[in-house]
Amino acid sequence: MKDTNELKKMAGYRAAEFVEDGMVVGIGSGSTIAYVIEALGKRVSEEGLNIIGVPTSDKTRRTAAKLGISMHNIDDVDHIDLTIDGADEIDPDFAAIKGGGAALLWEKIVAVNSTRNVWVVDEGKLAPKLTHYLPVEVIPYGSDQLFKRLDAKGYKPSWRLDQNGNPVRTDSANFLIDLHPADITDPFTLGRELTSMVGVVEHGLFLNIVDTVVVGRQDDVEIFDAHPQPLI
Ligand SMILES: O=C(CO)[C@H](O)[C@H](O)COP(=O)(O)O
Repeated sequence: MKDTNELKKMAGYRAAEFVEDGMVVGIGSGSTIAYVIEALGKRVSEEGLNIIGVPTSDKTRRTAAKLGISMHNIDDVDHIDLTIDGADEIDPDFAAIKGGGAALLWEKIVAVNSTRNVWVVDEGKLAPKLTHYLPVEVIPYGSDQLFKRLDAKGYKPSWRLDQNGNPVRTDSANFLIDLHPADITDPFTLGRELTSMVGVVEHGLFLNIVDTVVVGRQDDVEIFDAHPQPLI
């Protein structure tokens, strides 16, 4: 029986095959994407693959650059052909929760500016309903008040803290509040509500974004086209 990391690696290496010479590639964040970066680094050094990478976090920028991938800022490219990213949970309608790795804002900006989006997950991330905690990136100023408003709405917020008990700072120097709503019955309505709250920068609901999902399963890697068919 393969463990989760093996499933992530299988799927990550398969997803890296979507990348073609000359592409501008958005590169996601997280432990699954670490395998995609590893695979792309090998392709750069062994095949002479020539790509421009656009990072979704400072960590990704550093890791990919170390492996010889040419990394550019998002505003220094005129388009992004393909973005490969991970996800925390994906439902049968291809709605996802992202941001467990604190990179949701840059991830969403890169995703909406990409011609095609591919997500890579192990099969444990597929769920009949979205139940994962929902990260929300917020401006530090007034964030205690925002926290109270989220609490009053019944979303059971908690601060994302580092090992020392201090608030995690995102790459844009914001804070993260993780919501634990009892039920996400309508992710579109919830997403609109969160976006409309002053102080919220972005939320981790990624809706109508993905084109292709690459799933590492025990027996194989399965690839889903997000448009015509349900995921599970
Ligand atoms: O959204 C993300 C980071 O903000 C990641 O894609 C998500 O958390 C999945 O991470 P991992 O591959 O480590 O399970």
